[in-house]
Amino acid sequence: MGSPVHRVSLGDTWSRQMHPDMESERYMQSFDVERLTNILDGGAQNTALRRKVESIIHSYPEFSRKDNYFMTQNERYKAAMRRAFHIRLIARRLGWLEDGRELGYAYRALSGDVALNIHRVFLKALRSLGSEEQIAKWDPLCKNIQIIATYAQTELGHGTYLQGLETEATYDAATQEFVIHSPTLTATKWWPGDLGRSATHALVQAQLVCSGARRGMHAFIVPIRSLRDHTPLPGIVVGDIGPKMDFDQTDNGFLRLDHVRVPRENMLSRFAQVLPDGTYIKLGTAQSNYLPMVVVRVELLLGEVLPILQKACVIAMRYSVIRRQSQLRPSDPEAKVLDYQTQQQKLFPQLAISYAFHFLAVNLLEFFQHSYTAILNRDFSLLPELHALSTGMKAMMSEFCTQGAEICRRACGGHGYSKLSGLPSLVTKLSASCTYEGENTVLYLQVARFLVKSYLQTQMSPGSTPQRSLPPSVAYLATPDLARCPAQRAADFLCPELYTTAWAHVAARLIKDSVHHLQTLTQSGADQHEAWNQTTVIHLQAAKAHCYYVTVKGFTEALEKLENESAIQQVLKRLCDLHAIHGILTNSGDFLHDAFLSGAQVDMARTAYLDLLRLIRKDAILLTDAFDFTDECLNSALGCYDGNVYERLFQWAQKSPTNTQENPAYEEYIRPLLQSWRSKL
Ligand SMILES: CCCCCCC/C=C/C(=O)SCCNC(=O)CCNC(=O)[C@H](O)C(C)(C)COP(=O)(O)OP(=O)(O)OC[C@H]1O[C@@H](n2cnc3c(N)ncnc32)[C@H](O)[C@@H]1OP(=O)(O)O
Ligand SMILES: Cc1cc2nc3c(=O)[nH]c(=O)nc-3n(C[C@H](O)[C@H](O)[C@H](O)COP(=O)(O)OP(=O)(O)OC[C@H]3O[C@@H](n4cnc5c(N)ncnc54)[C@H](O)[C@@H]3O)c2cc1C
Repeated sequence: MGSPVHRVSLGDTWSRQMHPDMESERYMQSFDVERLTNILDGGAQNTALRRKVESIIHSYPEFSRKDNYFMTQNERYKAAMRRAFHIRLIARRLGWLEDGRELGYAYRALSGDVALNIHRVFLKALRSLGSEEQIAKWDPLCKNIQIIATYAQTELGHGTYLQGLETEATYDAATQEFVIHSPTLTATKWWPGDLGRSATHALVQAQLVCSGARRGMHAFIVPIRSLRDHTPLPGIVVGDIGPKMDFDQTDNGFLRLDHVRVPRENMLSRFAQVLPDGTYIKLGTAQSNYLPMVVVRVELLLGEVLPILQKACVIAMRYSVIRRQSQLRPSDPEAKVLDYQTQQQKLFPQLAISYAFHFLAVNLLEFFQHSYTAILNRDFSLLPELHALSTGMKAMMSEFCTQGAEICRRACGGHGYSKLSGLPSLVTKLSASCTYEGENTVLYLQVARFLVKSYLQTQMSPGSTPQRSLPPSVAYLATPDLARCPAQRAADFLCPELYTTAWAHVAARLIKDSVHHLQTLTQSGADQHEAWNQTTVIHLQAAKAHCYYVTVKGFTEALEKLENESAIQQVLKRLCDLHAIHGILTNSGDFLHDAFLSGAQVDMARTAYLDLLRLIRKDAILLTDAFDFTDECLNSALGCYDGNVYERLFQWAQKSPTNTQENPAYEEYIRPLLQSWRSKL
């Protein structure tokens, strides 16, 4: 079988030869891999366009990431800026639009290793919070990189609690300006990307003070560095926050503002305005200025978070069919480690999640696109559900992807600990996503708040208040529930309706339980806030179960739409089954708690699960191939398409500066140490 040329890359001579252990994995194909790639891409045309963009990107040495693992923070920043610079040159030359597919594919190919990512967040914030005139003014400046902008919200003292932000923007009617000021050390903006060394402008989220009243968080565009020589402007203290766990390519920064004046027009005014005389006009809700976070949370799932887990799966799966260790039977040759059931148990749930989350994120994006225009036009009716879904999915996906990538890393044994495997940096990047754009516990609690309200709505007696129908994602709270799971044998657990109902049951029970705990505490005299805090662990559990239910449901619905693709439908259904059952087994206590499942039924579920591992095994490599990451994009010595793991690992290690530079410790330490013993030898 010929190997698709676009996948064999990196220009190594031995890369033209497929490792036989890899070749055998692709020999028998139970489904059309190319077709599955097309489905993931949203059509064959998109696949073709993506590959064209990738081949352009990979043809320029400026975009190469092959030395990344040997670079210092400074070098990574510079290399990321070089990529950001060249990507814009190419986009201009080839007519790629800022919001077009081509640029999206180019960023995918570069795996986020590019500067000015927060400049793009700024653009999204501008489009969400700016008036049409403000967008018309700042959008082109941004798109043409006449300015470099950042999104400066988080402070040294506050990130989560936005009402607690201390930066002030006080309106001065005499000059029609806002005075932007950091009154305390803890008001210093801290973390914004592209701020430390690059940005010329910042979207500063600050407490608006006008006509003597505090009006909550509003967004202001503040020039911070000279457009002439890039020096900080008067009243600005700005710099880099120092070494981090990863993200060396990004200059996360700090910013202090000392009574910096900006014109009245620099307050983004889609949802609130300050008139020249200082009159405040509210056009939205108290949370309207939080909209950029909703936008970014939704968009980063498909763009940043999920591809990282998918890459980790590709790398670990490919390595696991090359790595041979021990024998399954004494007379056998050494076995591929992927043939061990325990290895499958590590990797296949991560593969299943990679697909489950793909369909979930696509659904969420569609819902977002459907609601966003209405929200911009100040129709907020869909916002509560969108907020709950986007916070829930962001928290769940970043959490599971981080855990999953770490499992993939460890599944590669010692070589998974080498940066050259690509896995450590995938893990550390994902780890950041559990914190940025909202810390995950805090986001789950936002979901819980929505669930409590939705549950209470189902409890209203008919006629007491006009009954509103529940938003679709929580409609299950109002549907009749089975008290017992009807499964009688293992195969029954392969029925999407059975496991979706099981997840709905558990989520609904936990939500009901969390509300009852809350009510019990308030009825026994605790005030509402105390009662909330004393039940948040229970709410968190309920929110997580709800999110799991949403994934399972989304995956089963995606499968239904594949009725004309029977082979693909069959192979994906196994992953869907595995995802649902894996969740049941790892949370079996929740299913056993009210005897919805019996112990015997959990055993049946486990039998079905173990059977699925065996069935998925033969398609495992093909299912990871379908993600269609190029070798350049994976940047992994373990995960290349050809399977030549050992040659590549050996060759890459030779490039380490530690092997090419003089030993810096020899003269000063090693030689004296050795020589001090010489007389005694
Ligand atoms: C290549 C790699 C790229 C990497 C890019 C990384 C870029 C990173 C950028 C950043 O990190 S920017 C900073 C992001 N910061 C955050 O996400 C902060 C998180 N905090 C919040 O979102 C909020 O403060 C909070 C946690 C939601 C709490 O806010 P608040 O205390 O004001 O609200 P509550 O009292 O909890 O809720 C009141 C009410 O408002 C509703 N609500 C809250 N947020 C929103 C929202 N965004 N949209 C709509 N509605 C919202 C909430 O549900 C409550 O509703 P009710 O229950 O009262 O109906
Ligand atoms: C890589 C990276 C990039 C970033 N980029 C940007 C950027 O470009 N712009 C920007 O403005 N910010 C940025 N941030 C900041 C980021 O958005 C915040 O760090 C994040 O929102 C979390 O806020 P925090 O740091 O205040 O955490 P905290 O809220 O202090 O969290 C600490 C702990 O307290 C808990 N906690 C907090 N509040 C509650 C509560 N109400 N109930 C229960 N538990 C609670 C949390 O669960 C957590 O365990 C970035 C951060 C990182 C790591």
